[in-house]
Amino acid sequence: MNQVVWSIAGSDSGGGAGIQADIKAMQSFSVHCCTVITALTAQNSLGVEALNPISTEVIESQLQALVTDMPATVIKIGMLANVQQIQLISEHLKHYKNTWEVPPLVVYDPVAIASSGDLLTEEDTVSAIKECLLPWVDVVTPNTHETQLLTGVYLIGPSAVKEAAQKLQSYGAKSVIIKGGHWDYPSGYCIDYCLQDTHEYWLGNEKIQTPHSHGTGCSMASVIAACLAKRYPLKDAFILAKAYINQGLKAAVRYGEGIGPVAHTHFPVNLADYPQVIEAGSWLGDELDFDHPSNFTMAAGFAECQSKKLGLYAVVDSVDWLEKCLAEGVKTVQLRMKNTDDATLDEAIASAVMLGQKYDAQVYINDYWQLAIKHGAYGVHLGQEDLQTANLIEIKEAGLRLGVSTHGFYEMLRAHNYRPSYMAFGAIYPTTTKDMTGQIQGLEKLEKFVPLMADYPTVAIGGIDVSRAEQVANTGVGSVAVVRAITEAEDYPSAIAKLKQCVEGDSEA
Ligand SMILES: Cc1ncc(COP(=O)(O)OP(=O)(O)O)c(N)n1
Ligand SMILES: Cc1nc(C(=O)O)sc1CCOP(=O)(O)O
Ligand SMILES: [Mg+2]
Repeated sequence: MNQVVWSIAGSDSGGGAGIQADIKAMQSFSVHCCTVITALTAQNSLGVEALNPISTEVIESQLQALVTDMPATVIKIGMLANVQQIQLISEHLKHYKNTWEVPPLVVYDPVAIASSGDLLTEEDTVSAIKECLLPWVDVVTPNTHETQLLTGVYLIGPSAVKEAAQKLQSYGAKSVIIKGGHWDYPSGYCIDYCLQDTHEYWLGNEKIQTPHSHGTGCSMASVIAACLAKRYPLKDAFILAKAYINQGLKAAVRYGEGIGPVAHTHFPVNLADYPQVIEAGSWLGDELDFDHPSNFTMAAGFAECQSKKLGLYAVVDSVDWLEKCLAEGVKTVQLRMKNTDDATLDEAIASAVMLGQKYDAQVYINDYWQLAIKHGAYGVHLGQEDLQTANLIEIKEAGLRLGVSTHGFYEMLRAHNYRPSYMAFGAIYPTTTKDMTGQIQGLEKLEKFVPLMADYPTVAIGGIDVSRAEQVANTGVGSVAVVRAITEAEDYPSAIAKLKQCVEGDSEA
């Protein structure tokens, strides 16, 4: 089903912000944008000359036309020009949320001040936004001025940003993204903050030096709305929105005498446009006063894999299966044993390492990095949570390769901070081997991950079998990791031969 997003916003006669920006940004992400126009502004690149609110009757009629025929997956709200409009939209959101079979998600970009400095809404709207609208909002995306206007918190540093976000949550917004485009802290950087339920994170990149930034707020919220409509998690939507804006700022040009609009381009494909996921221990993390855990062991730049393409990658739960795969010529294998006692693990990992040497293959150990170091394994494979607890300095100093699991754009960029030996993307398809609910990526996203991480050996995992291996390999991914496609095959040597053929082009199959 094609996704529909409604944009409830004002028209910018200059074509750079408002409804005009929203349509273009959503189009770049292949999402259809329906519009409900709240105001006709007369503006150009020099400023806002007039603000003409649309009557609530006309707004209502636009909503009515859409509701019967093109219901929204996500509703993106921008300029609401007066208290009556805020009340009307709030009533409708309440109704949609309570009555639609699939309630829409609501993204609200509180348009209060244009980049020209003009006030775009009547002053008595602030309390109506807080009392009536925010309780129906899933994601609110204020800039620093709007945050200060809505919360009264003056954003003098990271702790004030957090305090303001909590205040916005206390008014009812589920998630808060505070955009730091107008906040020169640290100097020369653009740092954004997200409070998602109780989980918080920061994204940052060097500020792109251009005066032509008109429409960045509307466009960013529209990309978030488009990505949520495609059922991307908010973290990934936020990453993609920042990358899209960075790309657009680099390509922005002027059309009048004043500030030009951010350019509307396409899905961001250049890693240089993507923000950094800010981690404790990084320079930006220190600038933002992140706490270091007492046993902090962050490391980056791990030993290289023997080749850029790891080929067929067997992930198995016993030494017996490991040897069977090696004997059939699989060169990349992982011992993934769960719920096993220490003595058995120690013995199994020692045997797995010896088998790797015997068959001249690369054996990775899942989870148990200390035993992998002890027995001199070729590498370890860690999940995102393990990055916080494993001693990465010890792994790096022992010369072991590090493979890292990622599930989406956010985790991919987080893993990139560590410069691992390879990057795994999952779960590509649903799988019964492990609960991957809400983390299925599909081929469309895999096709985006692979070129972005082109400097790494790449691995696809999750639900891949002989019938799917070829289309997965066609994305350019260098390796396909499988569990059941081998261990549950009726004839595993034949399954291995076919998988190797798809992934490595091995002509023996
Ligand atoms: C090649 C490869 N990719 C991903 C995983 C998953 O690892 P992780 O996230 O650590 O989860 P568990 O495997 O420990 O359940 C993997 N093992 N191998
Ligand atoms: C172990 C594992 N990790 C995944 C991830 O996405 O990180 S998916 C997965 C299970 C892969 O098993 P199968 O090939 O049987 O579907
Ligand atoms: Mg693991």
